[in-house]
Amino acid sequence: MSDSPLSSESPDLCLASGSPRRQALLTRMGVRFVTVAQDVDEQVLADESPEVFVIRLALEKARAGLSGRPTPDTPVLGADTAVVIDDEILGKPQDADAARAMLERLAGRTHRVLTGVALVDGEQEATRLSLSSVSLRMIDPAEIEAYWASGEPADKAGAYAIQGLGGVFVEQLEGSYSGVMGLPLFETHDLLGEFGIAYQRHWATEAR
Ligand SMILES: Cc1cn([C@H]2C[C@H](O)[C@@H](COP(=O)(O)OP(=O)(O)OP(=O)(O)O)O2)c(=O)[nH]c1=O
Repeated sequence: MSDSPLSSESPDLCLASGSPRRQALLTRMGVRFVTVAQDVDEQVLADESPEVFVIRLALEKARAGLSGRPTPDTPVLGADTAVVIDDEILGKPQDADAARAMLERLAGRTHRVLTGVALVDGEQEATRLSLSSVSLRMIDPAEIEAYWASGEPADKAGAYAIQGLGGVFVEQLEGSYSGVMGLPLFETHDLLGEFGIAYQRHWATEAR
């Protein structure tokens, strides 16, 4: 378990995620949180739709974080992001060849990005789904090589990051920028509201 920059007082929730993007987005909301470890198998099940897959994984990550929370009543947030093209789920690339293949496939086309978010507290469980459409421009092979060499694609679903260098490939986005980045702010706010987590009370005392 590690502390967020805002967690000198008791946290609003635990974030069951090792993703620095999710930590940054939750920090941006002004939520006070601690991170807890989770190690969930990210295999897609037979005949599982992308919608069901991201919600299932978000829930499994959140549930896996329950044992690491600082107090028995701290809620745990989990999320999962998938890039979907031709009804196929693209996860994080295993190596340069996989990243190259993903980017060649995504370039010049429109794909979907789904992020599932789940909040659990040991009794109550709730989920939200964020759906976006992203169109990437054509990307030439030299650009793909240079992009892989930057190190950015390695830990990103679909082998690109809209918030990073990969932003230069994004011609159009319909949906949620934060959802594509890994934690949709609108849906996360909504979930926190359902659990009565009044995190916005911190806004007045935060340096911005
Ligand atoms: C499409 C896209 C994905 N991503 C990232 C978000 C997620 O971190 C990652 C998808 O992998 P996930 O399996 O959703 O998450 P993770 O393994 O990084 O983190 P954790 O399970 O510990 O919460 O891809 C971007 O950062 N930018 C993008 O534009």
